[in-house]
Amino acid sequence: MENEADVFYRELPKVELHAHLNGSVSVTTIEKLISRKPHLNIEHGMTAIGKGQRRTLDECSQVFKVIHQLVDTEEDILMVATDVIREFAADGVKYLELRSTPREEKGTGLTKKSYVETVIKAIKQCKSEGLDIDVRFLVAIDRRNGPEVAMETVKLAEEFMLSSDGLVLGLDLSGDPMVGHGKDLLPALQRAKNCGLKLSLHLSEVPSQLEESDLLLNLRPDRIGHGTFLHPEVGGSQGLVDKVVTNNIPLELCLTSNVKGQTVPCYAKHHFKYWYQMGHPCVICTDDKGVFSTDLSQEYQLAASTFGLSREDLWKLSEQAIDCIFAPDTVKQHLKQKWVAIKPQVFK
Ligand SMILES: CC(C)=CCNc1ncnc2c1ncn2[C@@H]1O[C@H](COP(=O)(O)O)[C@@H](O)[C@H]1O
Ligand SMILES: [Zn+2]
Repeated sequence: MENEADVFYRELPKVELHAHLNGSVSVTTIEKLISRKPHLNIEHGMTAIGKGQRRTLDECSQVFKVIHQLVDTEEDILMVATDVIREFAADGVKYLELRSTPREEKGTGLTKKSYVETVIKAIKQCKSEGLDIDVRFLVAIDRRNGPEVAMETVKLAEEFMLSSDGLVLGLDLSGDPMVGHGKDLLPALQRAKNCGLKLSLHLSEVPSQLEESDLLLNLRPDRIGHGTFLHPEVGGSQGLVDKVVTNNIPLELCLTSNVKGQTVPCYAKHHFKYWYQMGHPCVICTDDKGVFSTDLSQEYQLAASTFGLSREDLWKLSEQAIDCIFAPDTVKQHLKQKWVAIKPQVFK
C-alpha cells in the first residue's frame, strides 16, 4: 500500500536528466531478458545492488558487462527502452533525457546505427501509446574506448541530431572514470560542441582528477554529471567551483548511485548539500535506477529526508530542473505550464 508521502513523491511532476539506458533496466525486464537467454546462466542478483548494499566502482562496472550480455539484439533494446520509458512515466517523470552508448554486436548483426535507430523507435512507440512523458536521447561516449571511437560516436550523434526531429539532442561522456584521460577526448567533444550537440559530461566522479576536470570545464559543457570532487573540502579546488558557478553549469546529482558506488561516504555527506546551499542549479537524478534499485521519486524523498527539504522546496527543485533540459525553449514553456496545471492536484 502506498502511503500519503509516497503518493506525493510519485505525483510530483519530475524531470529526469541523467539516466543510462542499460543501468535503468528493472528487475521485471531483467527477468524477461534472462528467460530469452537461459544459456547465459545469469541471475538477477548479478544485475542489481539492493537496499543497504554497496559495491566498489569496479564491481559496478562488472554489473554493466552482465547487462550488456543480456541486451545484445535490436529486439532486446526495443523492449528495454520501452519498458524503461513506461516505468519513468509511471513514476511521474514528465520529461526524460535517456542516454546510452551505441554498441555493435557482431553475433546478432546489431550496429551502432541500428542501436540508435532502435532507441528512437522505442521513443516514438511510447509516444504513440499516449504516455504523458516527453523523451529525448543523448548519445553516450564510453571513455574506455578511446579517442577514435569517441570521434565516430560524435559523427553518429551529429547525423541523428539532424535527422531525428529533435529527439537526439546531445552527447554524454561516461564510462569507468578510472580509465583513460579526458584530454584525449577533447577533439571529439569540441567537434560535438561546434556542431550544436549539447554536452553532459561525467566529471570529477572520482577524486584527484583536477587537471582533467579543468580541461573538460574549459569546453563549457551544458551540464555536469556528478561533479562529486569539484569543491575544495573533498580535494577539488575553488578554481573549479568558480568555473562551474561563473558559467552557471547545472549539476546532475544522483544520491543512491554515489552512496552505493561508495564515492560518497553517506547521504548526509552528499555534495548536494554544498551546491544546493549555494543556490547553484542542481537536478536530482537516478543514474542507473535498475542497478541501484531506486526510482526518481525515491531520490527526491531521500533528498528531502536527508537535507530537511519541505514539499515547497521539492516543488521548486523539480520545477527548476526544467531550465536545465536540452530541448528548446518552446518545450520548457510547455513543461512549465504543465507544472502549473498539476500543482493543485499534488498539494491537495
Ligand atoms: C560504476 C558506477 C558506480 C556507476 C555509476 N556511475 C557511472 N559512471 C560512469 N559511467 C556510467 C555510470 N553508470 C553508467 N555508466 C555508463 O553507462 C553504461 C550503461 O548504460 P548504456 O549501455 O550506455 O545504456 C555503462 O557501461 C557506463 O559506460
Ligand atoms: Zn552516470
